Amino acid sequence: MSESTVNAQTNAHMSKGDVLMRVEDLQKSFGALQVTDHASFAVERGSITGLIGPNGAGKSTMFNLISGFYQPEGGSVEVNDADVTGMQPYEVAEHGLIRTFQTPRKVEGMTVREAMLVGPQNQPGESFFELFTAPSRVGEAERENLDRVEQVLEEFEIDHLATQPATDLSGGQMKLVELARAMLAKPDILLLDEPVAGVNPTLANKLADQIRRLNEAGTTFLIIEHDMDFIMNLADPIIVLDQGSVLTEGTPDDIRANERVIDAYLGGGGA
Ligand SMILES: Nc1ncnc2c1ncn2[C@@H]1O[C@H](COP(=O)(O)OP(=O)(O)OP(=O)(O)O)[C@@H](O)[C@H]1O
Repeated sequence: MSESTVNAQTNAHMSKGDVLMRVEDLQKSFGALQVTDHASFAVERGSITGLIGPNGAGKSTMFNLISGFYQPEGGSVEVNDADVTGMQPYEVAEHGLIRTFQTPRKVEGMTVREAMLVGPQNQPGESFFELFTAPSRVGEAERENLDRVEQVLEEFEIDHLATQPATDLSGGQMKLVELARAMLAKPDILLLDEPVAGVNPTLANKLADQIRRLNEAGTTFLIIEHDMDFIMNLADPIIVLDQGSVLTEGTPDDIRANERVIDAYLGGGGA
C-alpha cells in the first residue's frame, strides 16, 4: 500500500470519526409544502451545535426526521456511523441519540422523582416477561435506576424538588427536569428543542451551565433556540436553516455578520 493511500484512509477515518451525526440530502414535504428541502449538515463529536432559522424554517421537522418521529421521503441520517434512516425513535435512541420536545411530556399525577423514573430507556422492569423469567434482574435494575435518578437530581441541583408534583413546577424548572431526565438515557448526542423558551433569565443561565457541564463530560448537543443571546453564547458552530435547507454554517460571529442570514430573518418575519 502506498504512503498516500495510507494517508487517505487515515484521513477518511479521522474525518468520519469526528462526525457524530450526519444528515445527507434530507427531504420531507407536507402536501405541497416542501418543509425539508435537500438539507445536509453534520454535527461534530464533542460540539455544542446551534440550529437556528426563522419561524417555519423546518427546524422542529428536522429534529423529528433525525430522531425517527417522522419518516423522510429521501436522504439519510447517520448516528455514530450507523444508518438510522427510517428507524423508530427507540431504535435511534439505542444508537445514542435522544431528543427533547418544545413542550415537555405530560406528567400529571407524578412527583418529579416519579417523572424521572419513567425516563430511563429499555429498563427491564418494563418487560412483563422478565418479571417471571428474571425477577432478580428487574429488582436490580430498578434499584440502579433509583440510585441514578437520585444522583442526577443532585447533579442538576433539583433534589429539593423531588417530592413536588411535577405539574407544580415552573416552565423553567420543568425544562431542567426534562434535561435531567434525558440524561438518564446516557445519550452520546442530545437534541434540545428550544430549551429556554419561556424560561426566566436565572434559570436560563442554570440551563446553560448544565449544558456546558454535560458537554465537558462528553455529551454532544444540537440545540434549536430562538433566543439569540443564549445560543450565540453557548453554541459553536451555528447552522442556519431557511426554507428547509441549510443557508450557511459558521461561528457565532460569522453568523451575526452574515447578510444572507439577516435577510432570511427579516424576510421570514424574524425570531
Ligand atoms: N405535521 C405537520 N403537518 C403539516 N405541516 C406541518 C407539520 N409539521 C410542520 N408543518 C409545517 O412545516 C413548516 C415547518 O415547521 P417547523 O415546525 O418544522 O418549523 P420551525 O422552524 O421549527 O418553526 P418554529 O421556529 O416556529 O418552531 C411549517 O410551515 C409548519 O406549518
